[in-house]
Amino acid sequence: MIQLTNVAKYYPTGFGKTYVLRQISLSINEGEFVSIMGPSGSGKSTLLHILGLLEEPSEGEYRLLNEPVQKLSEKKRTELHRTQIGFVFQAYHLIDELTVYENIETPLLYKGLSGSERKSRVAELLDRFNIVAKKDLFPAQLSGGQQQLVGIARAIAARPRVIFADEPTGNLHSDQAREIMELFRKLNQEDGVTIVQVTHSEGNAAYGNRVLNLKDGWMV
Ligand SMILES: Nc1ncnc2c1ncn2[C@@H]1O[C@H](COP(=O)(O)OP(=O)(O)OP(=O)(O)O)[C@@H](O)[C@H]1O
Repeated sequence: MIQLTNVAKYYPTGFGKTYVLRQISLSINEGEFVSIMGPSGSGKSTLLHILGLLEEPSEGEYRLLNEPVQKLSEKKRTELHRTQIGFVFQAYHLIDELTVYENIETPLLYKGLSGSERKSRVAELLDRFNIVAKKDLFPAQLSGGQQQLVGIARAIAARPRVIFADEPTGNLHSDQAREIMELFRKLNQEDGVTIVQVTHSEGNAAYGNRVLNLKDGWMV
């Protein structure tokens, strides 16, 4: 499903360049639940952003669902992003001015679903995540754990085949964190969604089937 070949990422600094990722080659099969671990600054988020089509590699090749990502038109890449990928951020990234209901509905609008389809899909997610009573509240009126549930509901609303999660429990208490990880396990095992998460927690990594370790931008 995911194949990186000799991927590097660098930023220009002064007269030279600073490498954040070097010679990353990896493949992830559909149905896996993979954790990316490593010290702070080792390049984990950068790698996840490349996988989630939020950043482009400086060198190397990325194939997602057999599509050569860098060679696709902007339109095709956006389409791939909207239909196949869900991204969960540590800091939730909900839209403050939209209610819980509207936040979850947003990707469905992009996907062009009809009003009635959107309504039933959002209702199903609110129900599944036990947040029906919160549907008309704004993100600022929710706890961190509830905001992350909304973030995940939004990420899976369009039924993506893969979810990328950047320290999804980083800001949560342990009970809330467990709830989120159990949810990921269910999505992976029952719905077959491929999951790639960045985590600092061995406990969170234990929910997955494989760990990729980064150090100073290298896979070790
Ligand atoms: N836009 C940028 N310009 C220059 N350097 C950058 C940029 N984005 C990231 N970096 C550098 O890339 C390195 C890796 O950052 P990244 O966020 O991927 O690390 P990380 O492993 O996710 O760290 P953490 O665990 O602290 O979140 C850092 O040294 C960071 O300063």
